[in-house]
This record gives sequence, structure tokens and C-alpha cells, in this order.
Amino acid sequence: MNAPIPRISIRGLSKRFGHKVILDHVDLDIMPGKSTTVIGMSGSGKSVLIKCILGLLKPDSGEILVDGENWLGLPEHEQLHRMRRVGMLFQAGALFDSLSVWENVSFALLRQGVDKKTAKSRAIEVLEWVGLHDIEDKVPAELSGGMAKRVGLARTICHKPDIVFLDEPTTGLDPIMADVINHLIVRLHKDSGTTILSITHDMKSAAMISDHIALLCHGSIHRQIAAHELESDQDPMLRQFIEGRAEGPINCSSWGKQIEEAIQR
Ligand SMILES: Nc1ncnc2c1ncn2[C@@H]1O[C@H](COP(=O)(O)OP(=O)(O)OP(=O)(O)O)[C@@H](O)[C@H]1O
Repeated sequence: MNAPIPRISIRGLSKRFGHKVILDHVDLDIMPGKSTTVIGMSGSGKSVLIKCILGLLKPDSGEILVDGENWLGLPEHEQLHRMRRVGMLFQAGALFDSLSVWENVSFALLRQGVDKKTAKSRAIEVLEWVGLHDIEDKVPAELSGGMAKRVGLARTICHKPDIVFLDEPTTGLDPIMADVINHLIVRLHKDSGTTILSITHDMKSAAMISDHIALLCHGSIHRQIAAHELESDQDPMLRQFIEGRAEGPINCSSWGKQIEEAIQR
């Protein structure tokens, strides 16, 4: 029997800025319908990884295969067409200030030419799914941080993507609102079988929303485990990260140097 094809397969992905190597031959497979979370220290390259996958940054080398097809090798219009399958929740929400909540939520649908009435009605449906009622005509400035994050999540899934990327879905939220977001992500995953790739350093969130957890460290995926192995896995780097210890095999000196340089500037 043939082995199942990963929904997303990252092969030998490398990216540097000047002399600074950020990603160094990253390999990662995400199977259809699975939720994988990449964890790693601040500055380890998690956002750069997602930006490379989304085509927002050009990697120096490597492949990103979706259902076996190399998206990086496609002409731009083909890439844009494929991106209809993708939803992205940005860390800072990235809502457009000048658009109403419903226009933000249905942005992808409106760009695809869906008529306004249908788009608004779908936006209201998804807003209700994230627990928000009667806010479709508000503007982002009127929303609390937790509401804005839920609006961002509604926008991510409004066009029914089957692949979703989540950049720090709980950052900046109080613990209760973070729990609400985590539950919504779990529901999205269970109800629709969406393939999810998240990046976070919130370990509670990672444990809750993931089938698999991958540690990005020193430029590559150092270890990948099932989420239920998080407490028992004895890999020294993984333990250091989970337990939040400055001392250990993860080399923090380059970050220390960056902080020193920033202070001196
Ligand atoms: N466009 C860019 N030009 C130059 N350097 C960049 C650029 N984008 C990211 N970097 C550098 O790449 C490194 C990794 O950044 P990245 O944002 O991916 O980290 P991260 O793991 O997502 O961190 P955090 O958890 O704090 O969000 C950082 O040192 C950052 O300064």
C-alpha cells in the first residue's frame, strides 16, 4: 500500500538574511487533517517559516509541497489561485481599520467576486460561530483585543479553507480569552478536519490545539513528537524549552548578544 501523501511537506527549506542563517534545511511533514504546532524561542524563525510557506518571503532553497505539488515552482497566478485553499491568522490581527467587521471577515470572498449580500450573510454566520453577535457593522477600533482576535479567526475561516496557518493565536490575550480561542481552534479542527499549522511559544495552547509538536531550534526542526508525549519526552532541548530554563543545550548566547547590542544602540 502507498504511504499517504502529506498535505504539506517542507523539504530542505533554508533562509538567511545577510550572513544570519535563520532556517537551515528545515524538513517538516503535516498530514491531512492534522494540527501541528511549531514551537521555539523568540527569534528562532517561526514567523519566517510561515512567511516562506505563504510566499511572503522567498526562501534561498528548499521545496514546499502541498498534496505533492511544489507551490514555490508555480507561476504567480497559479500560486494565488492555490492560496484560496489557505486561511491565515496573523499575530497582530491585521484587520483593516477602514473596513467594517463584516467586510474584514469576508475579505477573501469579496476578492473572489462573491456578491455583497452573500458575503455579509456568510460573515455573520462565521462571527456567530466564534461567539460574536451583532458586531458586523462595527469597525475594528470599537473591538477589544479578544474580540479582534475572534474576528481575525472568523476571517481566517470565512472562505472555508482546508489549510489554516495560525501565527501566535493566543498572544496578548488574558488566560480566559486564550482558552476561548484554543477551544475554537480545537472545534475548527474537529468539525471540519482542517489541516492546521500553528506557531506559538504558549505551551498550554500548543498542548491543547495540536496533534503534533515540532521544536524549531538553531535553524532546523530539532524534534517532533505527538502532543500527548509533551510531558514524558526527555529530549534535553525540548525539556529546556518547556520548562523555560536559560541554562541548557539551547544556545541563548546569540540572543544575549542581540539584547546587548540593542541596549548599546
Ligand atoms: N525581513 C527580515 N529582514 C531581516 N531579518 C529578518 C526579517 N524577518 C525576520 N528577520 C530575522 O529573523 C529572525 C527570526 O525572526 P522570526 O520573526 O521568524 O522569529 P520568531 O521565532 O517568529 O519570533 P517570535 O516568537 O518573537 O515572534 C529574527 O532574528 C529576525 O530579526
